[in-house]
Amino acid sequence: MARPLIQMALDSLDFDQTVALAEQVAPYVDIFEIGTPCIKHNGVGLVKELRQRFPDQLLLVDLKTMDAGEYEATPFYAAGADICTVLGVSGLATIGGVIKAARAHNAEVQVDLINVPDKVECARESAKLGAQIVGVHTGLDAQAAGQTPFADLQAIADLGLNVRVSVAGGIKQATVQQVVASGASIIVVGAAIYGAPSPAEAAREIRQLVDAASA
Ligand SMILES: O=C(CO)[C@H](O)[C@H](O)COP(=O)(O)O
Repeated sequence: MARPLIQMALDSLDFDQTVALAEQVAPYVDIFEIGTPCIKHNGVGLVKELRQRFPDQLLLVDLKTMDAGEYEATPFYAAGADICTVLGVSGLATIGGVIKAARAHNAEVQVDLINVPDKVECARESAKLGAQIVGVHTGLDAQAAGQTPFADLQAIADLGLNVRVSVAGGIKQATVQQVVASGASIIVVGAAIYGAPSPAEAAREIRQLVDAASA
């Protein structure tokens, strides 16, 4: 099995804390996600800073774009994003706009299936349009209401589409091997790392678990 990538969600609002957290966990993660509240608060300056400090990690900017896809995503790709996210609920015109911006910068697009009623159809259409990643995602508010991404992950992974499948939504040490077995190729972890007493230790454990599950 190909080694899944670990994506660390940087969900603080504070610029310096975000950079410091990234420094702590960098040895264990493949992708830094600048979370939606964080990018709204800090803007393209943070993309430039992380790009310059972490040439070895991929940089995902979680824009969750809903409209004006090409126009909104272009400055973030220009600042160094490898991947920007666009909402599946935005519709094909907006998704297509972000794909156009990504192509102009030799970069990639993730379509976030959060709150999409027909996730299978959206994943199929996104793959057809040229998105490289679809994200199965139970958001923080839905997690608080008791929801998980596991059943949706299995359904999307089982389609065998020509896209990478990312999973997010409260993934932690106890569930990381389950999502690898379900076919996730990108595993997003936020609170289980940044909320741990030692974020570096938590990230190291997750790296170890993912590597063991995919060996
Ligand atoms: O995109 C997000 C919220 O919309 C989070 O960054 C994502 O859910 C990962 O964080 P956690 O592991 O805490 O769920």
